[in-house]
Amino acid sequence: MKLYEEPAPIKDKASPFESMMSHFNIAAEVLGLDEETYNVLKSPTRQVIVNVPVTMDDGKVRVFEGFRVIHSNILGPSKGGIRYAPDVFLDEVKALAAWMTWKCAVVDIPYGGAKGGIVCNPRTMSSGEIERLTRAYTASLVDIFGPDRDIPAPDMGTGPHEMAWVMDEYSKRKGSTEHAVVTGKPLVLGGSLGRVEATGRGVMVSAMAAMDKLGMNPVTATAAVQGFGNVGAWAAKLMAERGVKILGLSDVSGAYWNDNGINIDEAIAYRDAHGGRLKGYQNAEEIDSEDLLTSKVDVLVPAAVEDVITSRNADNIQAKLIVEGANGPTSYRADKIINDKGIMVVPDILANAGGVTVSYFEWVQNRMGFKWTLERVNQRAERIMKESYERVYAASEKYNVSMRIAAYIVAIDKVAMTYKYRGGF
Ligand SMILES: NC(=O)C1=CN([C@@H]2O[C@H](COP(=O)(O)OP(=O)(O)OC[C@H]3O[C@@H](n4cnc5c(N)ncnc54)[C@H](O)[C@@H]3O)[C@@H](O)[C@H]2O)C=CC1
Ligand SMILES: O=C(O)CCC(=O)C(=O)O
Repeated sequence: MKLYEEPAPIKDKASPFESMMSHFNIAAEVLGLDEETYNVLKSPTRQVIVNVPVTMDDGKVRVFEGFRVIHSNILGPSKGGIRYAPDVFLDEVKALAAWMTWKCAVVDIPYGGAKGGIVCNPRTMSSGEIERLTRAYTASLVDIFGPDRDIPAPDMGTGPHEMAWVMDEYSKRKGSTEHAVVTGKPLVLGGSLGRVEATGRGVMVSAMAAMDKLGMNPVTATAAVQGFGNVGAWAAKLMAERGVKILGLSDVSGAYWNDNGINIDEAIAYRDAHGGRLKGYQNAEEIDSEDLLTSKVDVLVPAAVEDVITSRNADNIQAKLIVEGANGPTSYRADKIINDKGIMVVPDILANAGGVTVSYFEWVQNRMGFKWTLERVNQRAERIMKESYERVYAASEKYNVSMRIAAYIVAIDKVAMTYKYRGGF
């Protein structure tokens, strides 16, 4: 009997968690972390696998596999997005959860790290099916989530609407309206101004800070951006507004190049009118997606998926600066090659932390029952991003390590110190 046609989850990818641990280990050694703290910090607190039945539009019931991994709650309630993707797998969610722990520590916000995922392809599902799936997943995790326990948010394949369903389902089951249980909500449901663009804005702020250190003038600089979803499109738009010429863009449908620069607002309008993809975009030449990463630009922004910069292409990268909008876009081996080439990398746990920073502001506003202006949100987020950049830069000078290892050092040091003070685990 034929069951359901969907690509099987890819289980044989290189382990993203091991890749995360390779960096963790270097930083732990620099810090001289003791064995007890090392073991506590590396081990995810909780890994939950759920199987949720959902009635599809054709009346059949299909079972979806979902995950929620809480890596750490030492700094506070765990925080992290929910990913909807056909190939999401537990080890990947484990790595993403750990990156959330380090990210929150790098930008000094009072959260631990978590991440969720559901093996599904939202592009092939109706809005009703996605709603029922989101509600079923939330219902199965109602005792894990909570404004003081574990607070989800958007990630790849999810956005404000899914977060609204999470908030509503959780609130119904608790019998009270719980805005602060999830962030990245629509504005009318207690979302924060500035959250949608926050991750891309943080990428732009990080890029500007790094360009300043490198003596690069944004007005004469060029860039290529991989991924044209929430993070990539906002990063491209805001960098272009600072004068950077975006020569290349890509999404899952292909890569697009224009020597004179791509008009980002026009590309966003095209994407939104064409099912969320750039396929068929006329005002640029279609190029090989792999070539985008090694193209002749000053700044490269990977803002799509993990492991796109690998030992296969790292040696050919021509950019002088890489700003990681995506989580984990650079493999461990590629990272070494890039460092040897003298390319500056603003690592994911710093560069894309603008999103969780404004999520924190959303949670604070929900708890205060008060709304901040966009100006206030942006000013505070920008200040946090700049200060965090300087903190990591100073650590990289102090320990003579890359920005990535410096970010891990800053993060691990903070979590380890908090663990020591709390004690009694
Ligand atoms: N949304 C957020 O606030 C945050 C997202 N991130 C990370 O940023 C990355 C992107 O997330 P979002 O923009 O939210 O997702 P999204 O779902 O809005 O967009 C993903 C984009 O990547 C493209 N894409 C997928 N596979 C690709 C491939 N192989 N090559 C080129 N493009 C490809 C898609 O077509 C789409 O344009 C992920 O790594 C996510 O974990 C990190 C921090 C916060
Ligand atoms: O906004 C948040 O709470 C988390 C966003 C996220 O999943 C990430 O930074 O990778």
